[in-house]
Amino acid sequence: MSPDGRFGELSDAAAGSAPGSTPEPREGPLAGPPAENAIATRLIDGKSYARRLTDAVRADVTRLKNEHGLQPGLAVVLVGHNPASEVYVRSKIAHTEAAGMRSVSHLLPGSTTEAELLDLVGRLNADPAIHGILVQLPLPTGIDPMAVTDAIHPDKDVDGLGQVNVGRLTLGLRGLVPCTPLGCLMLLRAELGTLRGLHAVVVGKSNLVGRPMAQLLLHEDCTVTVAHLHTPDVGALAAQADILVVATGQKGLVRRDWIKPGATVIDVGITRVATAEGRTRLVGDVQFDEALGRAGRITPVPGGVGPMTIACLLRNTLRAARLSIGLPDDEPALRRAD
Ligand SMILES: Nc1nc2c(c(=O)[nH]1)N[C@@H](CN(C=O)c1ccc(C(=O)N[C@@H](CCC(=O)O)C(=O)O)cc1)CN2
Repeated sequence: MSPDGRFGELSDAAAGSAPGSTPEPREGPLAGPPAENAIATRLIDGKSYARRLTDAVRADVTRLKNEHGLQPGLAVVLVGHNPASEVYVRSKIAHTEAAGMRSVSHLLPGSTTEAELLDLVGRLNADPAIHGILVQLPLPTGIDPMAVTDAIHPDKDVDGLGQVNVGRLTLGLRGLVPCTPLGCLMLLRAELGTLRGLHAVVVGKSNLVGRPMAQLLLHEDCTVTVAHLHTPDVGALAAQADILVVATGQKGLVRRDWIKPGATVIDVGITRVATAEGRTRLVGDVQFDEALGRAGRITPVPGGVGPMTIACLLRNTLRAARLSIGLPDDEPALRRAD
């Protein structure tokens, strides 16, 4: 990973561009009917960015093993049987192993109590072979997700959801940053270069995506508006955005007139819907067809933000392992809020 520049390695590894520079236009899929629409919408290929980031992590893991005899270890904890969570956890385990890291999984029954889960987290905190701990969300009702995420030692909190890492992010200090918003930021920086002065509208205020996303964009010197369920006329606000990040889980919420012509749209939503042929497919929070020819750039669903979430998890785990033996942090601090 490159030691220079804020999130330098994100642009370097994921996009092949210098930190802060505006990347040259690259070959990439352009979409949108050309006739009455002036804008040829560029699809942001999250899969390809994620592959490059994962390759960089794998190379660093090999170096860490060869030079320091350390293999990063990630523990993934899943409670109960949520089909979507099972897919994500399987994918995390496979990617962790493919990156040369040690993967330990704890698949617990839905009857697991909060006390039992906290006990497991305590044991993983004390295990020196484990550098990252992740408890898959959502948790079954009856278990307080905040109590659990906050029980993870801040240095192993590769999801960045505990109080310490949330505080660090807010203050612009080095810490572990939640994977999905970190992945979104990497895509934005790689695609747009500097984000300074742009108006970003984040729709959704979850701890997992909306809030940390807003903090990251503030550190990039964006003007940030956060909209949510109770915001009147979200569409009119969204239509002012140079960058529109949507993380609501409401499929197809964003219509064409919510998008400022030429804006960059990051669609974090993933909903599985039934097709007329009796199969299922994934859709996002944006009416994708309506965004084509209107947005300047957009992340597709699938193949946009999702793959970056897992690539960032690997990257956070590698960082946590390096820090555990006192190696220098190659990620600079976020800019301190003034
Ligand atoms: N502890 C956490 N829980 C959850 C997180 C998280 O970051 N930490 N995020 C989401 C789910 N998630 C990871 O856990 C996740 C979601 C989507 C993808 C992904 O690669 N999606 C693909 C499609 C995959 C498919 O076919 O179903 C895509 O969008 O292209 C990865 C991870 C909630 N819980």
